[in-house]
Parts: sequence; structure tokens; C-alpha cells
Amino acid sequence: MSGSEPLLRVEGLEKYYESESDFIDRLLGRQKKVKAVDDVSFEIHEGETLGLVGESGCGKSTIGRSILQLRKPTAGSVYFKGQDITTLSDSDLRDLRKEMQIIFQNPQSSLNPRLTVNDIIGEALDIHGIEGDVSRDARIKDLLERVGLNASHANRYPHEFSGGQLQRIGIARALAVDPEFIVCDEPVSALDVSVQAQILNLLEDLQDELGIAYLFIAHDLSVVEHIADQIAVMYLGKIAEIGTPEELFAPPQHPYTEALLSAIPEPDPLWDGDRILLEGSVPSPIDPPSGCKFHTRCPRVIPPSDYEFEQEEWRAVMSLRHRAREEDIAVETFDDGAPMEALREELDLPSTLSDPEAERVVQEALRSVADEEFGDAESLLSETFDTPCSTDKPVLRETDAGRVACHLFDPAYEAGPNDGTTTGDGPAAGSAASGDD
Ligand SMILES: Nc1ncnc2c1ncn2[C@@H]1O[C@H](COP(=O)(O)OP(=O)(O)OP(=O)(O)O)[C@@H](O)[C@H]1O
Repeated sequence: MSGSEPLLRVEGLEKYYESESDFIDRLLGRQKKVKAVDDVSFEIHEGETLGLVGESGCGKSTIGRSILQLRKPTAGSVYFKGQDITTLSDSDLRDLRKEMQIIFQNPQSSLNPRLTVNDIIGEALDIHGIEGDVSRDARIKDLLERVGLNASHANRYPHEFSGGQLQRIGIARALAVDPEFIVCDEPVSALDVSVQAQILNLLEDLQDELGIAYLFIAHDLSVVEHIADQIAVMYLGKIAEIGTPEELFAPPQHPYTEALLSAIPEPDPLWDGDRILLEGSVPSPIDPPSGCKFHTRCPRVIPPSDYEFEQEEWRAVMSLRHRAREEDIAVETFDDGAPMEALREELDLPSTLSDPEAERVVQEALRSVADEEFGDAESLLSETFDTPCSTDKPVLRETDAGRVACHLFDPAYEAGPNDGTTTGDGPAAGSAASGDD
């Protein structure tokens, strides 16, 4: 990566949406915010690609649209060629759109079915008043050939093309204005696997020829693995880890990156371990978990230093705590026979924990759950078992291999994988809960 001023610099970007709420909530001012993007920073250099990866709903599209100012950021700055574009007037933004374009996931719905290809691409040229010394038709012909389409098909309509061809038209439309930067918002996710590679190759070739920078959004690491100069892994509106593909994969550091990598369907030379199945689903961005947002699902969540937990036992106790918080245990289904055993099985809790004192506390919490006293169970578990993962927000820290936002890689916690010790003077010790609200 070059050390020069980046083409694009995103700093502390936040985008909060109003949540859908009912009339009473609005009347009482109880409307909540959807924290779609929460303090995100990164840079993209000229001619380079940043791959942005994460599960559905983690905020990838919102970042792409906030950069282009199609969504107004709630906070933060977006510098394009050194200028903060979040403060530009509408007319300045219109001019800027010549330099910053977007390619959408679904070419079927992003191309007007009533226009010919000639008109679709010509429209982009007209909007930006691009004429130049070559004629409009010649320019359109050149663009179609550049994206691998037959220029004689310019008078056809979108329904006459395959999905891959439509995406090529979408790319030609974006190229029409000679952009320096393109947000590629899952441009291959809707395409057949055989076509995906062709479109990825086309985007790479165009980058080599024209020096365009891409923000390449994908939910699958394998898609960006080969084309990205840097990859940012996102979870619930935040960047968990960012680095070059080599840094990110050899070996992955953040437990979430590890899980994503293990989920790549085909055997991947970068991962030879078992598939890591994450528990539960991504929590709501309206009320995200405190501390590290991933802690409610993290297989390597740091155990409390004063109890002897096996890592898997501790994961199960954290899940019990999370599900008690969410009141997400259907107690009535455990009424018959031996409810405690059934509960433990449901929660993946072994019949006895290794640490007798921890076992006593968990039994008490389970009794509260059985009585549907979820709040009591949650309080008991969180007051007894202390983990920095649920109290302290991790920050992106420089490591030998990229930047990682995880307490496991923060010397202040002195915690290696499966080693839950914390230092007495680190932020973990006695730090106040720092929820996201
Ligand atoms: N206009 C909106 N109003 C309210 N909430 C929204 C709006 N747009 C997006 N969201 C919410 O913001 C969060 C992030 O959405 P976003 O589409 O950016 O995620 P994503 O990672 O791109 O997901 P996907 O891969 O499914 O497109 C989600 O919880 C989504 O429901």
C-alpha cells in the first residue's frame, strides 16, 4: 500500500436510522435508533480495493451509501481527495458523483426495463454533461466493448440479457462518467457461481486499465479474498478486523473472522480447521450487546480469572446469561420429568461444571430461569462472572498482522486464546460497564 494521501478516508462514520416504532412509542419519545454503522474508519488508496465483509444487516450497504452521501451520515467525515464531502452542497455533490459511482447487487432491478442499453448508458453521460470529442454513440459502443458486450446489442432492452450481461451493463453505466472510485455493493451475489468469476475478473481488469479504486462489499470472504488489497470484517456496525488478505488469513485473529473463514463452503487452503458454528443469530442493532458486540456469540469469550472454566463451559454459561437477558428460553417446554437436565441440555451446559463454586452459581441461575425469573438469573450471572468482553468496548489495535478489535489481542488483558486472565491494572479491572447506549 502506498504511503501517499488516500483517495478516500472515512473517519468515525456513524449512521443511525430511526427504528420503526408504533404510535405510542413515538408519542412517548421512546423511538429507538438502529445503530447501522457505529464509528467506522478506514482508507482506500487510488487504484486499490477494500473488501468489506460481514453477515447480512451488519451495515455494509449503509457504509457504501453514506460514503456516496446517498444517506446522510449521522456523524463522522468522508474525505475524498482530501476534501470532507459530508459538508458539500447538493450541486457540489452532483459534480462529485462523476467521480464516485455505485454498482448494485441486482442488475435486474437497478436498470430501467423501459430503456434500451443505449439509453441507459447514454443517460449517465447526459446527466453529467459528458460529451468529449468522440460522439455519444461511439462512446457507448466503446463502453460496451470494454465490459465484454457486443456493441451491436445497444438497442436491446434489459430483459433480452442474462444476469451476468446485465451486470456488465451496470458496470458500463458506472464507467460512463470516468469515475475514480466505485462502490461495488455485492455485485456478484445474485449471479451464478460460474458467472461470478467472470465479473470479478472484469472488475479487476478495469481496475488495472483505469486505476479505479473499489469499495467491494460482500457477505462472503471467498469473494473478496483474491481481489482485495485490504479486507475489513464487520460485525453489527463495527469493524472487527482489517488488514491485507495475507494478514487477515494467516492465521485469522478475530474469532469472528475465524468463523467466517471456516464457513467458506469449498475447501479453502487458508483454513484447515473444523467449521465454527456460531450460536444464535446476530443481535439487533437497536439494542446491541454491551462491551464487545460479538461477545454474545464469541467462541473465545474471555472467562473470569477467578473461576476454573473450560472454554466451552464458559461459552455455555455466557449463552445462558444472554438468553436470560433476552428471555429466550421456552421454560414451559421443560416442565416434565427432569427440567434441570433438560435445560442444561438445551443450553449445552455439561451436567456438572469443572469449578464447584461456578456450578453452585449456575444451578441457582437455572432455578431462577425455571421460575421464569429471567432478570434474577441474568443479574446473578453477570454480577458473579466478570468478563471484559461484556463490559469494555474493544478498539481497533495495530498488531503484527493488521488491526484487530478484540480484547484477546490487547496486552492490557494479557489474555491469549483460552486464557482468561486479565491484568490488575488494565481497563478490565474494575472498569464500569460501557454499554452502547
Ligand atoms: N432506511 C432504514 N431505516 C431503518 N433501518 C434501516 C434502514 N436501512 C437499513 N436499516 C437497518 O440497518 C442495518 C444495516 O443495514 P444494511 O443494509 O446496511 O446492512 P448490510 O450489511 O448491507 O445487509 P445486507 O447484506 O442484507 O444488504 C440493518 O439492521 C437494517 O435493517
